Amino acid sequence: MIEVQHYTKRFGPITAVNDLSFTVPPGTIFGLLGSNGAGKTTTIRALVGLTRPTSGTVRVQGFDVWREPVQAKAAFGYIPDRPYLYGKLTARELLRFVGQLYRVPGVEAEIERWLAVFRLAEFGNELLETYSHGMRQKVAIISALLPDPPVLIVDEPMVGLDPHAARQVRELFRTHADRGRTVLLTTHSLPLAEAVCDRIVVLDRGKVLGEGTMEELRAQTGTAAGGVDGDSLERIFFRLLEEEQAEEQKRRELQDSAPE
Ligand SMILES: Nc1ncnc2c1ncn2[C@@H]1O[C@H](COP(=O)(O)OP(=O)(O)OP(=O)(O)O)[C@@H](O)[C@H]1O
Repeated sequence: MIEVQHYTKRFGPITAVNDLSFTVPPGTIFGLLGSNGAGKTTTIRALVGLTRPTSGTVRVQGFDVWREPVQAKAAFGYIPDRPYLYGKLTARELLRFVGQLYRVPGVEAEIERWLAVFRLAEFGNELLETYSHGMRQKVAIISALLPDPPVLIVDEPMVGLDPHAARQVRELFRTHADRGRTVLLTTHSLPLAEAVCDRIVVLDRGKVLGEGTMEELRAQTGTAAGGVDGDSLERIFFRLLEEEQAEEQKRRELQDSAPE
């Protein structure tokens, strides 16, 4: 379970996220979408305790990430978009280290199972600094999943993965959620979000433009009728952005016409 309530983050004059609220119940895959600079990574960084909210609260499994960081951090796995891995360790050494930190039962067998899933078993004793970007991404994914966390938080999961691994990761997220766990991901891939997410929030410049299931977003944007892109998430996404731009234009005109 993830609960974000009135989360706002400012960097000096820039409001990166403005009054964001959403809840992700267990069993759900939740997608955080938005253009560049929309505030997705800032939200993820708050969820994993890397940045302090200017105001509002962020809870994971009921624990406030800033007030109860140890309990909150024990409850989630995090896959960053650019994972940092200790280059002087082998994949097996790193995964053993993670397994011991989280006291994973039967850790050796679990590590071998995961390495086999991602076709990394034969490279498991090589130093991570020799791994390709995609191989490192796979090790980061295994590190997050090894403790079988109740909550999985993922920033741009598919970058650098080959098509086979990308499909596997999609299926892993689905399985994880279907086992009653919570998955939150950000992505620029609208087809991916449409294929895997149960609920979606669309952000733009720190503001929420829309939130809900695909059905709810279709209803909100009136995009259920056919057309070239049909009722795809791409169509919904651009409709939300167009509506926001029209609103902003109206606000500017009102401001300009207001008496001094
Ligand atoms: N440490 C920081 N200092 C100042 N401004 C920041 C900082 N981190 C983020 N921002 C600003 O906050 C806004 C949101 O950035 P964020 O990285 O959350 O966007 P994003 O949705 O993840 O974008 P992208 O899709 O490009 O990764 C941007 O205007 C960015 O410049």
